[in-house]
Amino acid sequence: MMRVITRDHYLGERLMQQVGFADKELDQSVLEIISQVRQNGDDALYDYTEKFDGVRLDTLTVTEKELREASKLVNQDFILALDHAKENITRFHEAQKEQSWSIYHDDGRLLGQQITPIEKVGVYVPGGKAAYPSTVLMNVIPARLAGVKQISIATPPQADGKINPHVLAAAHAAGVDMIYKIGGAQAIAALAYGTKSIGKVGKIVGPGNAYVARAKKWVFGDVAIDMVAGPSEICIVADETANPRYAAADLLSQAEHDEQASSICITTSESLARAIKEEIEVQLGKLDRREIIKKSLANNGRIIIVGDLNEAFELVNVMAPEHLQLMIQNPADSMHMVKNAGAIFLGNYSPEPLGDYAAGPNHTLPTSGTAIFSSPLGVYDFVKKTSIIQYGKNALLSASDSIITLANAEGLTAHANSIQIRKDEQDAATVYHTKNN
Ligand SMILES: NC(=O)c1ccc[n+]([C@@H]2O[C@H](COP(=O)([O-])OP(=O)(O)OC[C@H]3O[C@@H](n4cnc5c(N)ncnc54)[C@H](O)[C@@H]3O)[C@@H](O)[C@H]2O)c1
Ligand SMILES: N[C@H](CO)Cc1c[nH]c[nH+]1
Ligand SMILES: [Zn+2]
Repeated sequence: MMRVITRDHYLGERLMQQVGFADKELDQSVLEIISQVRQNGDDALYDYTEKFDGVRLDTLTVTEKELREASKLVNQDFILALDHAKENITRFHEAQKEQSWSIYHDDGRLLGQQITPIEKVGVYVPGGKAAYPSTVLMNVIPARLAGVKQISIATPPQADGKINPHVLAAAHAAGVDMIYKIGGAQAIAALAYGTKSIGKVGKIVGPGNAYVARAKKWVFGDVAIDMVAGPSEICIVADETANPRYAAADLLSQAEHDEQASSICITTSESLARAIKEEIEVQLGKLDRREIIKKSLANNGRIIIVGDLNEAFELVNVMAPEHLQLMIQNPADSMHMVKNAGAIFLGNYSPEPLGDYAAGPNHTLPTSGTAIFSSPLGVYDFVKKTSIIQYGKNALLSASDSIITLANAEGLTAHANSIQIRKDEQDAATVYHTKNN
C-alpha cells in the first residue's frame, strides 16, 4: 500500500501528475456550481446542500438557539483544551501585528504606510469528512487581532441539518458574527458574490477539500483569497536516527484527512524505509479512519529512498510540502536547505499534529506546491496597506524638474503640467518678491 520508490521514480510520477487531466473535471463541476449560485442564489444553495450534504435545510444560518444548545453538548475538557489552544494561537499571532508608520524628513516631506483591516471576511471551515473546531480558532483569531469588523463562517451541515457542536463552541469562543450552513464550492461562490441570505465578503480564507480550494482559485479577483489550502500534506525527511514508529504515526495522521491527502517520507536509510512500511501496516489496523487512510496512501503515500540529505532537500524543494518534519540528526543545522515548505517541524518530538492544534503557529498552510510562493495564514492576511505622501511647497519645488522630465519621457504631459503649474506659480511669486524688494 505504501510504495517504496527511488528519487527518479518520484520525479517521473510528479511530471505525469502535472500533465494529467484531473483538474479539468474538477474545474467543470466547480465552474457549474459557481455559475448556478450566481444565477439562482439561495435556491442553488439549498439544492446543492441537499445533493452533497444530504439534507434539505429550512434556513442557511445558525440561530442563537442552536448556538446555546451546542454549548451544552460539549464537555469541560474540550472547553479547557480550546482555551489552551486559543491562548497559544493568540500569543503567536499577536507577534505578527504590524503598525502604521510614517517618516518625517527635514525638508517637510511626510511618507508612510497606513494599515487598515479588511472590513468583511468569510472563513471556510471544512466539515465533509471531519469537523474542524481547530480551524475556526486558526482563522478567526488572526482576523480578530487584525481588527476585522465582520467575520462570517461557512461550514457544511451534518445530515441532521445541524453544525457540529464543537465547531459552534469554537466559533463562540473565537467570536464570530455569522455562521452559515453551507459547504463546498457553493459556499465559496456565495461568500464571493452574496445571495439573499449570505453576505458578500471582501476576502475568503480557510482550508477545504479540492472543490473548495479550486473554487477559491476561480473567484479570486472578484474577491481576495488567502491561498490554495487544499488536501493536507506531510513530508518527513528521515535518517537512520529517526524512530520508525513515530514516523509511521505522523504519516498516518495526515492520511486520515482525505483520500487526496499526501504522506511522503524521504529517507537515506533503506532499513528505516522497511521499518516504517511495516509500522504503517501495524498501526493502520487500529485506526478508525483506515478506509480513508488506505485510499490516501495508495494515491499519494510514498517512501522515497535517496543517496544523501542533499538529494532529500532537493526533492523537498520540488515538492514544497505543506508540512515538513525533519527527523534527522541535528535538524536545525539543515533548516537553511529548506526553501519551500509551509511549516517545518524539528526532531522526533515535534510531530505535525502539535502544529495542527496547539503550538500556536497557524495550521492553514499552502498546499499543492504553492509553498513555493505562499506563506502560512497570519494577521497580515487580514489587513491592507495604504501609502501616505505629503510634500510641502519647497520639497515639491526641488523635486519638480526630475518629475517633469520623467513625465515628458512617458509622453504624459498632463502629468508634467500638474507639477509645472505649481512650479510656475512659485517662480512668478519669486519674481514678484524680488521686484518689490
Ligand atoms: N491546508 C490546510 O491548511 C488544511 C487544514 C485543515 C483541513 N484541510 C483539508 O481540508 C479538507 C477537508 O475536506 P472535507 O471533505 O472533510 O470537507 P470540506 O468541507 O472541505 O468539503 C465538503 C464539501 O465538499 C463538497 N463536495 C464533496 N463532494 C463533491 C462533489 N463530488 N462535487 C462537488 N462538491 C463536492 C460538498 O459541498 C461538501 O459540503 C481535507 O482535504 C483536509 O486535508 C486542509
Ligand atoms: N493538518 C491540517 C492542515 O493540513 C489541520 C488539522 C486540523 N485538525 C487536524 N488537522
Ligand atoms: Zn491534520
